Amino acid sequence: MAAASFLLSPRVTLPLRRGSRLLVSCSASSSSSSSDAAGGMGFQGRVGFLGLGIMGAPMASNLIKAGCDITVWNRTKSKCDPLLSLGAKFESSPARVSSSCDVTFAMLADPESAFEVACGANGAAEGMAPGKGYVDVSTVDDATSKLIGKRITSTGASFLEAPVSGSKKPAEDGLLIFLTAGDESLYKRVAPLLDVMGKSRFYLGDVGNGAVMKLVVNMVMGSMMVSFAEGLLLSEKVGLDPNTVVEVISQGAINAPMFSLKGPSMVKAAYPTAFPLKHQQKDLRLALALAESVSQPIPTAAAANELYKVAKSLGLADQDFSAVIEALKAKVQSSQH
Ligand SMILES: NC(=O)C1=CN([C@@H]2O[C@H](COP(=O)(O)OP(=O)(O)OC[C@H]3O[C@@H](n4cnc5c(N)ncnc54)[C@H](OP(=O)(O)O)[C@@H]3O)[C@@H](O)[C@H]2O)C=CC1
Ligand SMILES: O=CCCC(=O)O
Repeated sequence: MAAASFLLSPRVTLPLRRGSRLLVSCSASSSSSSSDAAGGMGFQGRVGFLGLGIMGAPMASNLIKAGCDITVWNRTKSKCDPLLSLGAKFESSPARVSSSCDVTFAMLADPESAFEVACGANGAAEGMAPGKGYVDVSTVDDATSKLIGKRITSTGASFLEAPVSGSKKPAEDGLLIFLTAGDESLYKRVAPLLDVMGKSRFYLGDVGNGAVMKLVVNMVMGSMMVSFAEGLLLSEKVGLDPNTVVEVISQGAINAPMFSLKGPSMVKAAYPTAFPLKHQQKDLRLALALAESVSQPIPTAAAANELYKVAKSLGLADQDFSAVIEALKAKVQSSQH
């Protein structure tokens, strides 16, 4: 493939795999999650939110606090209660949410649940119609996103994929990064809502480009975490204080917020869940399939994926993904016996 050509700001174009084009535009928002009232926010209409887990709940909460008219649904109904006490309305199925709202967001666990909630029985597609929009912010593969998009647009509604970079705290603080692709007019229409929930947004062109961007980012993150865990354990083995290793890393060229944030608790073998380990393993699995589809070797990510699988088998699926360090500890123990 020819080298990518970049046209600098405000829009960047470059060749994309499989002959399609990737259109990138980035806007940094000066958003705050709490300052804008609905009227000043620039979005008129009712907003649905499906999926109120670690990420969905604070995202929906920020929309309510910004003055939006929000209707929520979650498979486990009790998770709606905190949002209802903030003023959200409740509907009993995704279809009822989407039929009562102008734009519906979905933040689901994985490709299977994202598809089911959008396209299954009583799914959001059943309530869609021309003039409405569906914004899927879950992390899924491009094929699933395209299937969901096809079903939604078959009703005459518009579809935008918008997976997010950033975890529990950025979701609470309205500082997510949106990786959007799909219907550009829907992107523009929901931009004020994205700006309540996030600090920046990228528009990447065709449906699928947001999904694959997210998988590339999380592939890198998953491997970085494994490498960091190896460093912490090695430092301990050779008699160094791992807390000092965290401090040294934080001052150098390989500093990443993730290391400073998670390092101290990893040293104490504590893994309070921000990004569940099962989701990181899902993202590596999807990244591996993506790489295979274009014959791109990603051996480091493949090795990292194996460790996350071991961690899952140790019962750590719902812990933070930093608990992958426990899989390395288990390897040491098994090699000593
Ligand atoms: N946590 C993080 O740091 C980040 C996560 N992501 C991605 O965002 C998505 C959500 O993550 P997160 O909030 O952490 O995950 P959670 O596991 O906390 O929440 C998952 C949500 O999906 C719902 N769900 C799961 N299976 C089904 C199903 N079969 N049918 C209907 N609903 C279902 C859950 O409902 P119920 O409550 O009933 O279980 C819950 O609302 C994932 O794709 C993840 O990869 C992206 C960026 C950061
Ligand atoms: O998908 C999860 C991303 C977590 C993060 O960006 O910190």
